[in-house]
Amino acid sequence: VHIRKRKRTLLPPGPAGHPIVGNLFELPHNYPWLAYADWAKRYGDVTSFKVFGRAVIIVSSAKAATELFEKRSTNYSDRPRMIMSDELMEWEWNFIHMPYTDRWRRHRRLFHQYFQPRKLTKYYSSQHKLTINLLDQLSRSPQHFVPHIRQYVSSIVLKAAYGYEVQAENDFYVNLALVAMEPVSHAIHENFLVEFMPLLKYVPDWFPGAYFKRLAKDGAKKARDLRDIPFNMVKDLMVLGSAEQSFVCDNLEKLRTEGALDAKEAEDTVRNCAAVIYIDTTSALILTWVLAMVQYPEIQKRAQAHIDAVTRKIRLPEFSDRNSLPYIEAILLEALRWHPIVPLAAPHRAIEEDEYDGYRIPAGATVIANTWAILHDEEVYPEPSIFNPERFLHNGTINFEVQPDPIFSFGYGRRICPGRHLAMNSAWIAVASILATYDISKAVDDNGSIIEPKVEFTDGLVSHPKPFKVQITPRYPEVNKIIHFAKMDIQ
Ligand code: HEM
Repeated sequence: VHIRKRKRTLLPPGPAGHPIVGNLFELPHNYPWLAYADWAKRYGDVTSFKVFGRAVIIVSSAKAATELFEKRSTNYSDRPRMIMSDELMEWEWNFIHMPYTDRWRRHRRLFHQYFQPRKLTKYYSSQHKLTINLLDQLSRSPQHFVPHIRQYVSSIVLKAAYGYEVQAENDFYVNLALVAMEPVSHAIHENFLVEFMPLLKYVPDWFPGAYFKRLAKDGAKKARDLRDIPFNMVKDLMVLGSAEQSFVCDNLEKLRTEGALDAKEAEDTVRNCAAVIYIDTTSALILTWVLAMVQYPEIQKRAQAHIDAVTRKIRLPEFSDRNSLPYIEAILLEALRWHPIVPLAAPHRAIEEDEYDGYRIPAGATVIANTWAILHDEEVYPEPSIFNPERFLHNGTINFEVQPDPIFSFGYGRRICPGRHLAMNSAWIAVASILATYDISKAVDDNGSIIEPKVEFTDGLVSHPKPFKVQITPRYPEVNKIIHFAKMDIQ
């Protein structure tokens, strides 16, 4: 009883710290999910550290994540207030960052109305059209597969959010999102000292060491541009009567006809949600899949055989084929697990003090799930570093009884990614169509030697494969004809 009582007053175990600064010097600056996974091996699946008295809890097992984020979701759906991203970079308009309030609920509800599974069929035709464009670009300049895939994903979300059709590579609106995401991703991922010593935010910009303030100022401007410029474009087009149907246009139209108690607030909610749709994580998933295909050619061949059995090599795959292709589903699930592209999920916050496994989780503690560690737990997913879609297939159908759904790649509890269905649809049609038409293989250099692509990923909130080279070649002579006819069909 005595030991239990003592344990209950203790934080979960973690590295020993120092007086006042706590674990400031132990904090990992690179690939923190790997360092935290090591801590989990040493201290247990729920670990903690403290910096200047603030507790951070790291959750590294599916069991603890389910218990805290899902079963006790009322207590763990809040977000910590982050000085860099929310205050100095002014990202508080983005509901990913919002605390667990009615304002967050209003945003999430509006978003959900448009992006829940049964509403997604309305995006099928533009996803299909943009996939054909992607295949066409891959035939012209396969070496530029990274910008082509990025453009594909951005085009889908820009069309859905603003009705905007991306014109060419290096599109102004696509770049708005790319440049805005860079500093905020850096801000959330880095352990900036100002997060633990909030008074530092009052340091003037020119002060030595106040680099974070200059970074924040620049980030705030980019975030405002991302939020306002495309939204104002749609409003201008609506005045001219030439706006295309989209999330923004539909909702502003609805506001105009139905009104709202607080029209300004309602319009801001539409504007804010639209800018969130913009976020480009799906391209990281598709690129992770490309890297897996080049590493595992036999899996690629098997996937192609499954597709050919359905399309008979005379047409491209369609969304209606999806249920007949569990192998492709398993490949995408395995890509989500093999390298979760948000390896440390966005931080949650404990609203009230709680207890887990006899340890204390203080009110206000930041609680971060180490998704990478959870999806690489070898007890749950044997040989976790091997890309093996078969782990989710039993008797030819998807089955999570032996190895669970890697859904944690999309986050936890009430804050789980509400864009996941759109993301999976966009990834599915692209992946199935590329498999139907192209072989992805190792590139060769000028001397004819094979270039071995390395399985390496970037550090950051969103982690994608480091630049790698591949060869993308048509699988059979009629491929160009199939793409050509598909293009004619949609014109
Ligand atoms: C493969 C692609 C994607 C992955 C892996 C992904 C992953 C995530 C993760 C890990 C979170 C944090 C969840 C948490 O706090 O526990 C999140 C939140 C979110 N995602 Fe995604 N996401 C993807 C695509 C998208 C897309 C395409 C959209 C928009 C259309 C989107 C919109 C959001 C929003 C709005 C949130 C904030 C939810 C909230 O705080 O309530 N995501 N996502």
